[in-house]
Formats: sequence, structure tokens, C-alpha cells
Amino acid sequence: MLSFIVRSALTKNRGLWHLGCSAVRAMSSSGPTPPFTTLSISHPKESITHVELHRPEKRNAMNKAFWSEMVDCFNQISGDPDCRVVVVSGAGKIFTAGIDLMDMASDVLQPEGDDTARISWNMRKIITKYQETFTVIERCPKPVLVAVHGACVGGGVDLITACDIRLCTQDAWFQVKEVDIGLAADVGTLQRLPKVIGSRSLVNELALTARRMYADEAKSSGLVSRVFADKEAMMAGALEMAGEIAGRSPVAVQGTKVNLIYSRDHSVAEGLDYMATWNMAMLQTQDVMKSAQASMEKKSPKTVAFSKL
Ligand SMILES: CC/C=C\C=C\CC(=O)SCCNC(=O)CCNC(=O)[C@H](O)C(C)(C)COP(=O)(O)OP(=O)(O)OC[C@H]1O[C@@H](n2cnc3c(N)ncnc32)[C@H](O)[C@@H]1OP(=O)(O)O
Repeated sequence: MLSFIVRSALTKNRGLWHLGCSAVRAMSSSGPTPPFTTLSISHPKESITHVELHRPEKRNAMNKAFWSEMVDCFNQISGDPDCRVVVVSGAGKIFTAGIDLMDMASDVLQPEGDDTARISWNMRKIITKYQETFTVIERCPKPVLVAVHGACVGGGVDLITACDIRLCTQDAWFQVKEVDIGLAADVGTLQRLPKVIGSRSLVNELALTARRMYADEAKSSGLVSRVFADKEAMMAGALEMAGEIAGRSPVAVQGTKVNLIYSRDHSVAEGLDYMATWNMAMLQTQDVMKSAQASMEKKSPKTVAFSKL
């Protein structure tokens, strides 16, 4: 019912908050969810988990706690049968200002060790730990939508390129900021952005000049798939899209995500081989019969009751 209301509101291009307001309001929280100190977790609709970066007064800068909290959060979500899809967004004025520059000095830049080898070894461990913060998003079998408003800087681009679907507001801008602070981006942007944006030249330009990319260019280059007028419209749109995904067979949806990512990183032949092995088990799900029957009866898959996964 709610998705119908939200869809109607979208179609009529009216203020979404008049109709779909309660679920969207449930997506804007008052503070972090304990034990987290940088993340607010909520469940705006059945089977949908909303993860909100929540340090608005510091523009959601990624402090030391954030880097490990994201890992704990997404590991929990990966194993949660009540979650079928995730929406990530940021609280306050912008999506995120990237790494917390105050914490960076004490955490990332001062590894311990008695000599160069040991310092380097520990530095490597720190970098791989930070990489894990966003790799958990990619490894999570549930699709992750990210909704960006305002600025998405540095580590923010690392984060969003690990997500499956990117949405933004008309006022959004994206900045691969790392060269400006004297480092080569090392937690995912340089590896994933070229797989997201078709133009290698554009990726190189963004990463080497640290210039801002605004919403229209983000859309035309393929970084985001939809641009919304403002944050309320975007969150309503994200929730509606998440509802479409959550209403479908979790066996089909999670298998689709896992195989899309596998195929991105392998040859067509390897991807087909992996797919065959995946589906030799997964095609035996009762979800196929249930979904096919609904289709024959011209019903939406959202009317089918699928078992938890
Ligand atoms: C192993 C390494 C892993 C990862 C590496 C990642 C690399 C990066 O992320 S590089 C990018 C680093 N980020 C930046 O350079 C952005 C710095 N911030 C800004 O440019 C601006 O804050 C802004 C994002 C354009 C937003 O501007 P505005 O809305 O005007 O807010 P401010 O008044 O500037 O800030 C409000 C408040 O937040 C604090 N803050 C903002 N950004 C950061 C940050 N990155 N780290 C720490 N703190 C930040 C700012 O100091 C203000 O705090 P007050 O206490 O109110 O003064």
C-alpha cells in the first residue's frame, strides 16, 4: 500500500512528504543507534534496513569508530534473514566529508614499529583494515542502495563505489579528494570507480585533479542512476526502489548481486561457469515455482510470500 502511495505521489510530482511521509520520516533519526556511535540503524519498511551515517555536526566525517562500526554493521546485516535490502544515506547537511582529518593524524599516519619493516608492516595492516570498511558492503549479499545529498568527498566516493545502486540529489557533488591531501586513494575508489564509470579518461581526470563532479555529470557518466530534486524526494525514491527489490525472491535477488559482482571481476567464461555452479543449487528453490505461478496469474512477485534467507 505504501509503495503505491509513494508511486502515486511520484507520478503526480507532488510533495511526497504529504503521502509517504511516515516511512520517510522514519528514515531520519535523532541519533546513533547504540552500540554504534557514528551510525543510525532503522527499519523504515519490512525487510529494509536503513543505515545512516550519523555525525552531522562533523559532516559525517569518518572517524576511527566509523571505520570499524561499518564492518560490524554490515556483517550483522549480511547474516540477518529479516533484511533483504539496505539503504545508506547521511544525516545533516551533506552525505560525508570523507575521512576525519583530525583522527587521521593519530590513527592512520602513526603506525608503531621498531624499524622501517615493522612500521611498514603495521601500516599495511591499517590500510587493509580501512579497505575492509567498504569491502563489507560489496561482500554483503543484500543489495545496497546509497542516497547522496550535498557533498560526497574522499572516503565517501570509496564508500559509494562499493554500493550497488547510487542515487543523488540535484545539489550533490562528488570529489576524489585524496591527491589534495597528499595521498593516492587507497580504500577502493581507484579500483572500483573505473568499473562504474565507462570513461577511463574521466576517472583519471577526477582522481588526478580532485575536481568536483556535480549531479548532472554524475548522472551522464553513470556514477548515479537517478537524480532527485531534493533529499526528501530522494529518500522516498530510495525507499520505493528498495521496496521493489525487497518484494522479490531473496534467492533471486542475492544470487543476482553476487553473480553481477563476480562477473565484473572475471571473464565471461568464468562468470558463466560460476553462474552454473551457483544456480545448480539455487534453481531448486521453491521461489521459482512461486514466482512463475504469480507471473502466470499476472500478479506481482511482491504478492508472493517468500521464506527468509
Ligand atoms: C587509509 C586512508 C583511508 C581513507 C582515506 C580517505 C581520504 C579522504 O577522505 S580525503 C578527503 C578529506 N576530507 C576533506 O578534505 C574535506 C574537508 N571538509 C570540507 O571541505 C568541508 O567541511 C565540506 C565537506 C565542504 C563541508 O563544508 P561546510 O558545510 O561548510 O562545513 P564545515 O564548516 O567546513 O565543517 C563543519 C564541521 O565539520 C568538521 N569537518 C568537516 N570535514 C571534516 C573532516 N574531513 N574531518 C574532520 N572534521 C571535519 C569541521 O571541522 C567543522 O567542525 P567544527 O567543530 O564545527 O569546527
